[in-house]
Amino acid sequence: MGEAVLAGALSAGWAASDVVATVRTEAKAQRLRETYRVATTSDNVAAVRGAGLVLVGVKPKDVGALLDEIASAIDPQAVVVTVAAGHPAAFYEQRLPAGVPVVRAVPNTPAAIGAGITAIAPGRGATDADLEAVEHLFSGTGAVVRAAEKDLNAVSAISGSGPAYIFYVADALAEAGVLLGLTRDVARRLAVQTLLGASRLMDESGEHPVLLREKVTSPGGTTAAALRTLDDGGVRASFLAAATAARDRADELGG
Ligand SMILES: NC(=O)C1=CN([C@@H]2O[C@H](COP(=O)(O)OP(=O)(O)OC[C@H]3O[C@@H](n4cnc5c(N)ncnc54)[C@H](O)[C@@H]3O)[C@@H](O)[C@H]2O)C=CC1
Ligand SMILES: O=C(O)[C@@H]1CCC=N1
Repeated sequence: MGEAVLAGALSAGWAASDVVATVRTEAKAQRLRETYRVATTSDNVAAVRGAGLVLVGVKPKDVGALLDEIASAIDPQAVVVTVAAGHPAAFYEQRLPAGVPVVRAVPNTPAAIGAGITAIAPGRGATDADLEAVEHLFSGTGAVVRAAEKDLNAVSAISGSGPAYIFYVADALAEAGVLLGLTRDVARRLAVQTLLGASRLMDESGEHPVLLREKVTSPGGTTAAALRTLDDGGVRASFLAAATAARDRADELGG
């Protein structure tokens, strides 16, 4: 996720010479240097010293130790942005020098191609100017929306994890094509292009998904038969349960 944000920030006009990426392996360092022309280091403390904006992109379980490592080197004027799921802004504020503004962000992986959506929410000390700086950081990764911090775990359950649900559907649809005798290659292309076309149609027409679904569903026809089977299988209820499970897991990871 950190790399996707890096790629987006550079495409939004951030100078590569202003960025230091921290890594744990030399292989990764070399790849980032060659791909993005940014400086790299395995020294987190050196990387944050003097930085105006610090992006935390480690797993939730690693955030506490990372903050303990870098807290004393953080410039009091710096903005700390975190994409880690779960932990509330207060978790960071307790571990960072007093007054350091924290902004939480929930991006998603289509950020890597500039087609993401990121929700951002301020911690206690973050100002509007801090939020604008973070909006600029994510602007090259796609859309940016502001949200209340209390809603971020729900956002994560919908758009943060959402690409995985869509890839799951794509895989299931392609597998269904194979079941019906199509080659794997053709089935995959049909599934992927159908998801892409349907997404673009929703976006470009601005029509509600229910209306668009009705336009596909001829009375007494094939789609109605398929949709009844999905309803019988509890697919809609499963989406509701899945999003609730993701939100609950984010709450749990946040402690
Ligand atoms: N993958 C996704 O779609 C999304 C992920 N997130 C959040 O982004 C964060 C990262 O997730 P992923 O990118 O999926 O995980 P990842 O495991 O691919 O990335 C974490 C990176 O942090 C590095 N790392 C770990 N400890 C480090 C340390 N002490 N210093 C420097 N680097 C260190 C690891 O080497 C790894 O490259 C998580 O907190 C997750 O909750 C948020 C929204 C979406
Ligand atoms: O699976 C996860 O924990 C992360 C957070 C949202 C998407 N991926």
